[in-house]
Amino acid sequence: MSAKHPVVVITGSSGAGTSTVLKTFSQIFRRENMNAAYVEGDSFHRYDRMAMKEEMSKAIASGDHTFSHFGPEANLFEELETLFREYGETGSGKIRKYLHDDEEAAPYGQEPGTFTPWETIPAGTDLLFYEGLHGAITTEKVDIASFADLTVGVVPVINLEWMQKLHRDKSKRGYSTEAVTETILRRMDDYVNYMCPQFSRTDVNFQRVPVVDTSNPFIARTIPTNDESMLVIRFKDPRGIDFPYLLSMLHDSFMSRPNTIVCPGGKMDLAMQLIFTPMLWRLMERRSKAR
Ligand SMILES: Nc1ncnc2c1ncn2[C@@H]1O[C@H](COP(=O)(O)OP(=O)(O)OP(=O)(O)O)[C@@H](O)[C@H]1O
Ligand SMILES: O=C(CO)[C@H](O)[C@H](O)COP(=O)(O)O
Repeated sequence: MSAKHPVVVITGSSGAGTSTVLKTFSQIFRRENMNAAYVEGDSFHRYDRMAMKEEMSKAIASGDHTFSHFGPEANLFEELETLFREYGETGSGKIRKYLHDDEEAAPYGQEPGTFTPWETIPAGTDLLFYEGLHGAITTEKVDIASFADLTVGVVPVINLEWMQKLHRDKSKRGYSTEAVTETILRRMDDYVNYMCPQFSRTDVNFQRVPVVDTSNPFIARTIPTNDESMLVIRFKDPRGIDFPYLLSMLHDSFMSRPNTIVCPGGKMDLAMQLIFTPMLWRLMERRSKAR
C-alpha cells in the first residue's frame, strides 16, 4: 500500500474480460486527468511462447499434466511483487509487454509470442494500473495483494468465462476449439489453487451472470451480450459505499445481500464509472497530502 504512488489492480482469469474493463478505467483516467502507468499481467509470464511449449512438453514427459500459465512455475511472481513494491516506494519499476498476435507484435517488429525488452516506468505518473491474471496473488513466497491500494476482480460465471476465452482465442489468436479446451483443462488445478483465492482478497468483484442458456459453452457460437446478462457487484468492505446513490443511478438494480448490488449487465460501464471514480479521487487526495 502506498499513499504517494498507489497501485490499482484489475485481476481475472484468461477470457474474464479484464482487457475490456481496462477501457472503462482508461476513460476515467482521461476524464479525471490521471496519468497512469499501465502494466499487463501476461508480461510477467516466465517464458515466451516457444520456451513455454518446450517447458510444457518436459512437464508432460515427467508426468506433470497441470503445468500452466496460471501457476507460479510459469510466471515471475517475485518480479511482479517487486514492481508493485518499488512503484509504491519510488513511482517507478520495470515493465515490458507480451505480444500475443501479429497486430500487437507488428509495431515492435517482433514475432507474436515474444516479450518486448524491459523498460523503466518514466517519472511523473500518478498511479500504476495492473490488468491481468495475478494482481491479488498471495503464495508462500509472495504477497502481491498486500502492495495494491485498490483491487478489482472480474469474474464471469465459469461457463461464460470459457465462452469468452474460446471465442477470443479462436477469433483473435488462431487457436482451435480442441486446443483451447485442452488449455482450460490443464489449467484447472492452478485455477482452483491460485486464481480463485484472489477473489476473496479483492475490494470489489464484478461477476457477469448470463440469463440465456450456456449449458454447453464449448459449442456456443456467440457470447451472451451485456443485455443478456446481469451483473453481481460485491464489496469486501461495504463501509463508506453509498448504496442508495448507486441504486438510484443504476436503473433496475437491487441489493441481494448487505454488501452486494445486482444490476442489468448493460450497466457495467456506468456501474464501474460510478463506483471507481470516487475511489480514485480518494487515492489522488491521499497522494497529494502525502507529497
Ligand atoms: N461484458 C462483455 N460482454 C460481451 N463480451 C465480452 C464482455 N467482456 C469481455 N467480452 C469478450 O470476451 C473476450 C475476452 O475478453 P478480454 O480480452 O477482455 O479478456 P481478458 O480477461 O483480458 O483475457 P486475457 O487475460 O486472456 O487476455 C473478448 O472477446 C471480449 O470481447
Ligand atoms: O491469455 C492468456 C493468459 O492471460 C494466454 O493464454 C497466455 O498469455 C499465453 O498466450 P499465448 O497462448 O497466446 O502464447
